[in-house]
Amino acid sequence: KGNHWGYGKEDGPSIWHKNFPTADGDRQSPIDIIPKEAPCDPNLGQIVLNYDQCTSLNITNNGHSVVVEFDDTDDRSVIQGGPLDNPYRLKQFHFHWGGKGCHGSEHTVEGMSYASELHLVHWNAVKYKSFGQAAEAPDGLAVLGIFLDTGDDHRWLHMVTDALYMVKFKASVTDFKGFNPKCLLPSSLHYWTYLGSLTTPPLHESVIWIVLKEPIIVSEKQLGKFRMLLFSGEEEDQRLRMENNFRPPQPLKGRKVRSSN
Ligand SMILES: COc1ccc(C[C@H]2SC(=S)NC2=O)c(OC)c1
Ligand SMILES: [Zn+2]
Repeated sequence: KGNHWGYGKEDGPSIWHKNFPTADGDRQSPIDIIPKEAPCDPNLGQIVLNYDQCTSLNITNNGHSVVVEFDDTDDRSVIQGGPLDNPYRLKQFHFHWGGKGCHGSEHTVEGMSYASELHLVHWNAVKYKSFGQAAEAPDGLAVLGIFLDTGDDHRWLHMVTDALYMVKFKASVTDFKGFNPKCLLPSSLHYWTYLGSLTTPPLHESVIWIVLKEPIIVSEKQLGKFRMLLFSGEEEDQRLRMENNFRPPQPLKGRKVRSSN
């Protein structure tokens, strides 16, 4: 039906523009980040993450990714500083990843992609009354992007991967309380920032992107657990493995990417 979309040949990123014309807009994401064309802006302060009072609620397979949702009814967990004029409330985080051994990040760095990319999605509750309203405003969302590279086991990611068997099928959800995503941050908060969009339909051009330069390291075994998820629901007869759920880089169209120090 009209708003159906996916990552396959028939319904993937190259087709999205048919039902979602914003796909051909002037501030689409992800992009290829070229560090030497992203000058350091001394006016860019550091980003500040206050996640210690965060309240994770559940983990769900929405048929496109696996999402951990947070209680965003107050300002208990926010991102602020850097390019942001207000604090933005943490709403959810999710991942994008590739197939066996191949790459899966959405942003690339000089054409190089990582194995996966974590998105921590925040919304501007100072200016907008709801997440939905913020998601349609040019300064409504702030997404913190973190690259995942492969190497040793990540000491805390198992908290997430151990829950994935519970949400194998599309539309499955299970409790996921007491998880603080600060354990998924790299040691450095140095970042690139630019104005972009949601990377899936409806592709709203409402995201202030903050992409961390330093990846976190996770093991191939941990990444493999994401690939046991399915795009399909329990009642469907085809079992489509959830992998390669990433949109490729989009045209920069004259946008400037800035770098923190
Ligand atoms: C308001 O409707 C939506 C729809 C989809 C997503 C998730 C997309 S956007 C992104 S960045 N990565 C993703 O996979 C939203 O997240 C903010 C919001
Ligand atoms: Zn995403």
